[in-house]
Amino acid sequence: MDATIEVRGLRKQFGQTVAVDGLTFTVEPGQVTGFVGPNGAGKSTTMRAVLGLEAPDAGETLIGGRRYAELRTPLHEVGALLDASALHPGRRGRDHLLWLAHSHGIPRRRVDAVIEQVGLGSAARRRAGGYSLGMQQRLGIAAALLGDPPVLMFDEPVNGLDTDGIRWIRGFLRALAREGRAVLVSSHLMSELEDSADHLVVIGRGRLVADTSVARLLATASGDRVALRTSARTQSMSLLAKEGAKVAADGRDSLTVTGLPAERITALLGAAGIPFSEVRAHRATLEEAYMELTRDAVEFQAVAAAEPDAEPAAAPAAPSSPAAEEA
Ligand SMILES: Nc1ncnc2c1ncn2[C@@H]1O[C@H](COP(=O)(O)OP(=O)(O)OP(=O)(O)O)[C@@H](O)[C@H]1O
Repeated sequence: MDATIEVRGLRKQFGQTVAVDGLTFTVEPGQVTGFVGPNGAGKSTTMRAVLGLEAPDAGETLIGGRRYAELRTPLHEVGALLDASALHPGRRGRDHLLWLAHSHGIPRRRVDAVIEQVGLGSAARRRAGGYSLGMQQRLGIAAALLGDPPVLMFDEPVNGLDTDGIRWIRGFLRALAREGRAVLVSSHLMSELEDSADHLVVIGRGRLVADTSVARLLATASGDRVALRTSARTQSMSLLAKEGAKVAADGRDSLTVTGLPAERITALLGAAGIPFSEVRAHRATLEEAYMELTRDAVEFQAVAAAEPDAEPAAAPAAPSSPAAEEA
């Protein structure tokens, strides 16, 4: 089967709340796709719909071209971690996996293999009630991997984890994608996807805001800005402005130059005998790119207004026109 998730025109309403509003995107194999949006944007509802846990009001969701209900061996076709804390506290981690494996005809040795794979080790023989959040996440990921599925979905897997846990999950997601799997991972914080996502699907209020590769998003956000450090700020500004650049002063000795490549700036300053200590092409962070992307979007403004306590990444607003670029 194709390792893909397709969401096509998905709409889901709960009473007066439109949780997902005509959402369309595809998760491709061999990469980690970050599914980003503020709290309440509709990420979990979309994932639940993919797993057949929510019936769409319109549209459809497909795994490898088929609806979840049509999958003959679901655990072998899609693995998911939606809520890591949904565990029987009295049951040992390994028994939880054994029970799941048994009910799907998966051999016992596979249970021990996934326990090793997620680094749960001896903790797997302890009762889940005593598990830390990180251990719960690892057990949930082990369960998702039991059937060795080509498609994986993780809902906020790093939420509440410490730095080591976050680092481990990032590396783990990348490794799963390298094996050719389609990996969809949601987060309400863009920074959590730094270093792990290859592609991003950004949503706000149940609608698509952007569908873009991380590389393209960063290149766009970085623009052709160059950071320049010089003790001769005024001289540099007038020289570069004369050459057609836009120059903005950031600090006592630092300028941001737009419209001229770094090499040309170096050559011009050198020729004019103007001293400088640094000329560096600006590279935007994912967080900056996200802020820029979501600056004007109505979807984000609406969520921010509705949630005054929303975290910083959720508060800003998104592009004036949803930017669904490239596949
Ligand atoms: N079963 C339900 N009944 C009523 N409203 C619901 C239900 N499930 C979700 N919603 C509402 O739908 C909207 C989208 O929720 P959803 O959980 O999908 O968002 P999310 O992006 O996953 O947010 P979070 O990051 O907080 O998990 C929210 O307004 C939520 O309150």
